Amino acid sequence: MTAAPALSFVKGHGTQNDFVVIPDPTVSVDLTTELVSALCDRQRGIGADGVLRVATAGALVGAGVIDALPDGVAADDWFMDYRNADGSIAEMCGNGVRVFAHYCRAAGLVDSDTFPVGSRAGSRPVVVHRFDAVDADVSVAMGHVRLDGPSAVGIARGRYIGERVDVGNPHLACVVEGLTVDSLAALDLTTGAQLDADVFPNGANVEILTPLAPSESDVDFTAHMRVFERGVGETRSCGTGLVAAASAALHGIGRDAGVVGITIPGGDVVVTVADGAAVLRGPSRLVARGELNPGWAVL
Ligand SMILES: N[C@@H](CCC[C@H](N)C(=O)O)C(=O)O
Repeated sequence: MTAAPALSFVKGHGTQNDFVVIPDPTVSVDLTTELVSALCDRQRGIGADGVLRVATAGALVGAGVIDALPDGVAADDWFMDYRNADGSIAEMCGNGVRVFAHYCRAAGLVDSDTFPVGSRAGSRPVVVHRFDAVDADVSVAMGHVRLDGPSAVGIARGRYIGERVDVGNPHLACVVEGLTVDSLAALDLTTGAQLDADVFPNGANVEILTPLAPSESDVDFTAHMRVFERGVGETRSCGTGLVAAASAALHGIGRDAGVVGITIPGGDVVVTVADGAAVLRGPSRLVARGELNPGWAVL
C-alpha cells in the first residue's frame, strides 16, 4: 500500500462529462490504475468520469507513457493523456479534447485560438471560438469516422441493433425507431450494456438515440441521446459517442453529410459530418482548481 502523492489539479467538464485535469509537463506523476480510480472516485477522491494529463507528446514518449508519436502528432504538441474512471486507457475522448484545449488556452500554454491537440488516436485540431477562465466554446476536428456495419447490444431486458462506429475509439450507436424523449429517459442503464465480445474484444461505448428529426433552426436535424461508456458507466455526455451517433443516424437515412444538434443529459452539442469526418462543437467549463494533500488516499 502506498500513499497517494500531492497533486495540483483542475476540475472541468464538457456537457457534464467531467474530468480531473493534471498538469504534468515533466511527466513525473505515475498515473497508475489505482491513482486514476481514486482521483475519479466521487466519495474518496475529486470525482470524475476520467483524467486528462497535460504534457507534450515528446515528453510522454521520453517518459515511456506512449511508445511513439501517433500519426500527425508533433513532439511539441500538447497531448491529452486520457484515462477512464476505472484507470483504463482509451484512444480518444471528444469532450476531453474540448476541456483540454480550454485549459491549455486559459493557462497560456498556447497563444493561438487554433492549435492541434495530440491523442492516442492522432492529432485533433481545435478552434477555441471564445474563452475565459471559466467558460469556452470549442470545436474539435474529430478525424475520420468509420462505419463498420451492424451489431447488437443487450440493455436491461431489451435488445438493440446499432451501427459499429470507429472514431479512434469503438462505439455501437443505436438509433431506436419509435423511441421518444420520455422513453429514452426511462431506459434503465444501471445494469450496463452487454455487447458481443467477439465483435468488440476490447469493449465499446454504447449510444442509444432517438431517430433524427428534421430541424428548421441552424442545424439539419436534432436527436436526443444517452450513453454507456466503456471504463466508466453511464455518463451525461460522450463526445466521440455523439460523433458516432450523428454519423450512424445520418447513414441510416441514406445521408453521408449533415449538421446534427444532439441533446444529452449534460447539455447540447452540434456535430457536423462531411467527407467521412466530423467536427464536434460544444462548451467547456473549468469548475475548480486546487491541491490534493500528500497521502489523500491509500492506494
Ligand atoms: N467521454 C469520452 C470518451 C472516453 C473514452 C471512452 N470511455 C472509451 O473507453 O473509449 C468522449 O467524450 O469521447
